[in-house]
Amino acid sequence: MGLKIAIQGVKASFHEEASLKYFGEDIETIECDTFKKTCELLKQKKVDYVVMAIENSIAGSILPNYNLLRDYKFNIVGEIALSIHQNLLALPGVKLADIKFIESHQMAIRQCEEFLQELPDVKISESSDTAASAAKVANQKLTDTAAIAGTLAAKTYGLNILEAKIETNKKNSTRFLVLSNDVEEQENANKASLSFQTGNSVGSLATILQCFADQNINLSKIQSMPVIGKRNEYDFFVDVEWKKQSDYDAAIRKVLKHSINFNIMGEYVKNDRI
Ligand SMILES: O=C(O)C(=O)C[C@]1(C(=O)O)C=C[C@@H](O)C=C1
Repeated sequence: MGLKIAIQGVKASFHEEASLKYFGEDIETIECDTFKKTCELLKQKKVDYVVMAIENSIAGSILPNYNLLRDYKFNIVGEIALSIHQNLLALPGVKLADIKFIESHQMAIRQCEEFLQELPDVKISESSDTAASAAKVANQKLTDTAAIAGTLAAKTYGLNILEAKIETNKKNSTRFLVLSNDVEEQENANKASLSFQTGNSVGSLATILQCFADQNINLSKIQSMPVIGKRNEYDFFVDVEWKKQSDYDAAIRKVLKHSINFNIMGEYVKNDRI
């Protein structure tokens, strides 16, 4: 058996799909029911990596995961972009009219809001992940419940696809991070995830962003999270991409002068092809 990868969710979840896409078939996925548990396993060195969803193109950032990145201080060694198609899954023979309950992961539910609005009488509930919902429908033989999940979950748990591709936008994708205890030097790294704080004064964030622009560094994402207990203060998480390493090095030197608690969370190879 190859590398051990901790995922939030069970087999046939999108986290497993993302892990297989990045590491290949020879991995052992360790199922966890929370993201925090995946981090604990990595901290205790019981797994080699965590694969963690961070943002979906419809539902947006998974904000609590930014707090986990801040608290555990793992190294981001890679990223995975996965195309996500959601389906309404039910036991063979069950029809849409039989469905009184639908359950899935909260991010999956948010990705299918337009479809679900057409079913006002159905009770929607959140579960730990898409594949776990599919497994529950199958194992408990629920004839009044459907799960929102991927086609791998349908196949794995023997469910029928009642409605395919029910996500609000067909170009739906989720970005996952690969986390490690160790820094993995990557010669051809062309992307980094950084975090910092700024003073709460005129132009403090703009000054930092200008350092990136001046060095021809592309900012592909910015996310702010409140600093707990400090009103009006924020941690900024940014992803930056570069063509010339020397441009990136120069930008970092400048940003260091203007920021507080600056941290390089990881430098890795951009991998955003879905
Ligand atoms: O429920 C799953 O299958 C997961 O892997 C979780 C998750 C998420 O955390 O966003 C992963 C990708 C999809 O965006 C929906 C759900």
